[in-house]
Amino acid sequence: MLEELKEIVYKANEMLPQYKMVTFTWGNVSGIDRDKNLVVIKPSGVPYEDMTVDDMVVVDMEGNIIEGNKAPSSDTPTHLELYKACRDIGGIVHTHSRYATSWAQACRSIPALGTTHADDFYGEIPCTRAMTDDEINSEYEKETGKVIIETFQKKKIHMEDVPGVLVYSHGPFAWGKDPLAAVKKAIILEEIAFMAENTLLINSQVQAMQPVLLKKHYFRKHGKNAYYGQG
Ligand SMILES: O=C(CO)[C@@H](O)[C@H](O)COP(=O)(O)O
Repeated sequence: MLEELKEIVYKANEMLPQYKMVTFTWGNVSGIDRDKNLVVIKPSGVPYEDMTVDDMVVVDMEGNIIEGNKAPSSDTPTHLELYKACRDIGGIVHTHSRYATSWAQACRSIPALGTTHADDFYGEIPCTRAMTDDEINSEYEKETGKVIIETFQKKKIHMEDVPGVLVYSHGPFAWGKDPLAAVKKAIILEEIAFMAENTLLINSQVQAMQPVLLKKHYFRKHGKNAYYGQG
């Protein structure tokens, strides 16, 4: 079972350079086995072209290495906090993709401006607050996860409905029911970031889309009454 998850996590990581979502070794994908309470994640700082499935690292929910002979991604503690916060999450992606990272650096949430956004994210994609010096100087990556969770709680957004976030001064995290679904959300988030930037360049006065249209598009693809596609 874990061997299968390692293959999936490896393939999901390899999709990042294929879709031009990462430069050098930036970014990471993980997946969780909820029965075993173990997470599979890519190793830290290993070029994607050199990485093999055997390089995947298995950690427990405290970040202890259970299997693997490489150090896990430096962002592992952030992934673990998100898995603990939302049981629906089965895969997580972090990138430094250009457009989403630009919004994160600008400290701007991405407003829902059209149906491309509404099909996958039910409302704005939030940007987190600046982290305190203490947070940065203690368990930085774990605190990053806590700040993400705080952002969703304060804004009363469900992580299931908005599967992505912009970490201020850092970059995007996205998630899904499994690692491949999470990669898809990360790619969509990057497209949305690109389109939103252009939209606001064309018309800086544009408002968020009508709530009724946001709802229509999101719920035709999500929830028990979803009807999009072949049923
Ligand atoms: O921002 C950072 C490191 O400063 C990370 O997000 C890297 O982009 C990916 O690191 P590894 O997953 O290879 O440790």
